[in-house]
Amino acid sequence: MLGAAFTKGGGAAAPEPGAARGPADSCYRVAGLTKTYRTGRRTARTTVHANVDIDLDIRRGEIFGLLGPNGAGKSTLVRQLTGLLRPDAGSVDLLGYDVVRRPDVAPRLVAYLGQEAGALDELTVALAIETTARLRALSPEAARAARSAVVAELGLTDLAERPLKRLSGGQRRLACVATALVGDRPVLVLDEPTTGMDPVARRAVWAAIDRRRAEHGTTVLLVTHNVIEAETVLDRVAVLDEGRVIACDTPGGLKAAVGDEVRLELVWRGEPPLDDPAVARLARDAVRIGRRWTTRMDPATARELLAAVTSGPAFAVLDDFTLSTPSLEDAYLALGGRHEGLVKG
Ligand SMILES: Nc1ncnc2c1ncn2[C@@H]1O[C@H](COP(=O)(O)OP(=O)(O)OP(=O)(O)O)[C@@H](O)[C@H]1O
Repeated sequence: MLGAAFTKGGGAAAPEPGAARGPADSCYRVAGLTKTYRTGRRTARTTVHANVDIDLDIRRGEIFGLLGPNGAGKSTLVRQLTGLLRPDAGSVDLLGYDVVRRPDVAPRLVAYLGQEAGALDELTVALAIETTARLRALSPEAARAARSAVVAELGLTDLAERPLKRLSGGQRRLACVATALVGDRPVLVLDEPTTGMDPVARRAVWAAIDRRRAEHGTTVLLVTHNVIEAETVLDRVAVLDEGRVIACDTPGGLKAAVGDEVRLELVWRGEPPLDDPAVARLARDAVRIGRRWTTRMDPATARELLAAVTSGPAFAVLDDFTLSTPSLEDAYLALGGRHEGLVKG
C-alpha cells in the first residue's frame, strides 16, 4: 500500500517503506511535537512557543481541519508535517515514514498548498499545473491529460493561458489549488485554500476535494479560520490556541460541548437603548462586532429576551435578529479560544 502510494505520487525513487508503526488506517501520527521560535539579539530576545507538545492522529481518507485564530500555530504545525520545518522535539509518522528523520519523504507523498504562490507566479495557469504534474513524475501525455482535467474541473478554462501574476487574488488561489490537486497525491495539506475566492470557486474546490476522497481515499489536512466552511466539510477538527491543541473532535462533538445553549444575534441600525432592561441584559454578555451583537444562553432566556426586545422600544432600531443552535464558532468560544481570529461566512 505504501509502495503503491509512492508510485502513484511519483517523483524520484521511493524511499524504503517505513516500519508501519501506527494502526493500518492511520495517515499522520504526531506525538509531542514542539517548536519554539527565537528571534532578535541577546538583549531583546523574543521566544515564541508556536507549537507545544502536540499529539494528533489523522486517519486515512479523513478531511481533518486545523482551526484557530491568527498566530495559533497552524502553519508552523503543517510546515513540520510536510517536512519543511524541523521540530525541536516530537515525532511525525506519515503513512509509516518518520518525517523528522526523513524530511525528503513528505514532499513525495503530500501535495502541500502554502499561503503563497511563490515560484509558479511567472508561468501560465496551464503550464504551472502541467509542470507540477511532471514534477510528480507523470509522463508528458499523462501530465497534459491531468492538467486539462483539473482546469475543467475547477472552471479555469478561460484563465488557462494567463500568467498567474496577472490574475486576481482569488483566481490565483484557484490556480494554486489546481497545482495541489494535479497528480493525485495520497495526502493533501491545504493552508487556507479558499482565501479570496468567490462562492462558485469555493464550491468547485470543495467538490474537487470531496471527489478525491471518494475516488482515491485521499486524506486532506485543511487549515482554516473559516468556521462556516469548516463545519460543512470536515470530518474532525483540532482547535489550536497559543500553540496547543485545546480540543479535537467531530464538529458535532465539539458543538455538544456547548450543551443546550442557543446563539442569539442582533444587528442594530442605530444606538440600542441601554436603559431597556432586556437590552441592558444582552449588552452585558454580548460579543460586539460593529453593529452585531452575539450572545449564547439557555433557550428559555433567549426567547424571553428576544420577545422583550421585539415588543419594546428597542425594536425601532433593530435591523435583524437570529436565534440558532450553536455553531462551531460557539464551541470554539466555549473552549476558551479568543474570538477575534475567527471569521464567519
Ligand atoms: N519564522 C518565525 N520566526 C519567529 N516567529 C514566528 C515565525 N513564524 C511564525 N512565528 C510566530 O509563531 C506563532 C505561530 O505562527 P503561525 O504562522 O504558525 O500561526 P498560524 O496559526 O498559522 O497563524 P495565521 O492564521 O495568521 O496564518 C506566531 O506567534 C508567529 O508570530
